[in-house]
Amino acid sequence: MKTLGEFIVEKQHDFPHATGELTALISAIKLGAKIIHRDINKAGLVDILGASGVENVQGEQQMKLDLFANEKLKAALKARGIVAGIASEEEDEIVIFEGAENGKYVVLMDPLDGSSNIDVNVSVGTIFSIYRRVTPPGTPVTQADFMQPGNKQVAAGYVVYGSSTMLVYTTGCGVHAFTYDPSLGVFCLSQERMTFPEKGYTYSINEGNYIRFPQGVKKYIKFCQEEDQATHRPYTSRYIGSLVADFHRNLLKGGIYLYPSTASHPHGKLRLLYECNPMAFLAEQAGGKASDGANRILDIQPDELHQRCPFFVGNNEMVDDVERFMREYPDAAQS
Ligand SMILES: O=P(O)(O)OC[C@H]1O[C@](O)(COP(=O)(O)O)[C@@H](O)[C@@H]1O
Ligand SMILES: [Mg+2]
Ligand SMILES: [Mg+2]
Repeated sequence: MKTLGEFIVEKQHDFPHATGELTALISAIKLGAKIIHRDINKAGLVDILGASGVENVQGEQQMKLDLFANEKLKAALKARGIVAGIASEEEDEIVIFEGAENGKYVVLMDPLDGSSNIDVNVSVGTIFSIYRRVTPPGTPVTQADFMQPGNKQVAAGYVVYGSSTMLVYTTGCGVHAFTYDPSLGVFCLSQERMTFPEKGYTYSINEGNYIRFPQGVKKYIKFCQEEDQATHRPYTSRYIGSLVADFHRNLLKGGIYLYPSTASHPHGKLRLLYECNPMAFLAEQAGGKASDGANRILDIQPDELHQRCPFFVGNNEMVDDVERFMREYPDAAQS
């Protein structure tokens, strides 16, 4: 079995920057993932379940594991000295790493994705997105280093803590998956150059929000549910409630994940910078597509650190279908 470290060195041409830097970046994520994996597997025994009693900047209840994962990943990334600062779902503002002003990279992360599943032992994840800073090394990073469009990412990936713990990443040269072997303490290559299957027949959406979906999304859901053997419809509905887990299944088996605007989230629930952009980078590298219903996610110029956007990601053809329905059935102008 080839370890993650061996793979990165072997593929050193894959990273437009120094291989040692990518190795250090991904190794920091790997270290954080190992710690989170260890404690998730003892969740019933160590005090990391339940709500922390604190809300994040978006008014969402922070789970203890959200905060635990955030601290562990922050420490791992800071220790290497090549990350000058981070942005996180669990941090109101950017975090400048004192003493790492010479770091060339910034990392944006959702330390624990799928928070509603933490206490019920269902798969959760970690999502990360890596950029080269735009301000000169030797100075503290600024907000500008983080407000880059997704098409400027140099690497992105996720860890899914499921029946096994897997790290999946891209540097723009394909999507590669590594499975954690706790007995050896290493991540070993399990799939190289992953791609979506040619066709997808699964749709992932919280249909409980149906009543307030945009008209085009309602029409697409009905399209998925129609009987048509030639196109393998009705499709299968699968929704885990963890973006990372739903995305990972769709990447392996084909499908689309949808989080449109809803009554409680008029701009969508997912955050552009540390959920949509990294997953969109992976999706495109795996031959898929990611859109806000009309625009390519990776081309959206961010204007707020925690901004949300509608998110449709998966097989090209399925995202094309949603975009077609959104064009054909535009919502009545908001009164
Ligand atoms: O419970 P809902 O509204 O369907 O939302 C589920 C979605 O929200 C998320 O949990 C948002 O991520 P966080 O858990 O990191 O806030 C996604 O992982 C998941 O797909
Ligand atoms: Mg999330
Ligand atoms: Mg989260």
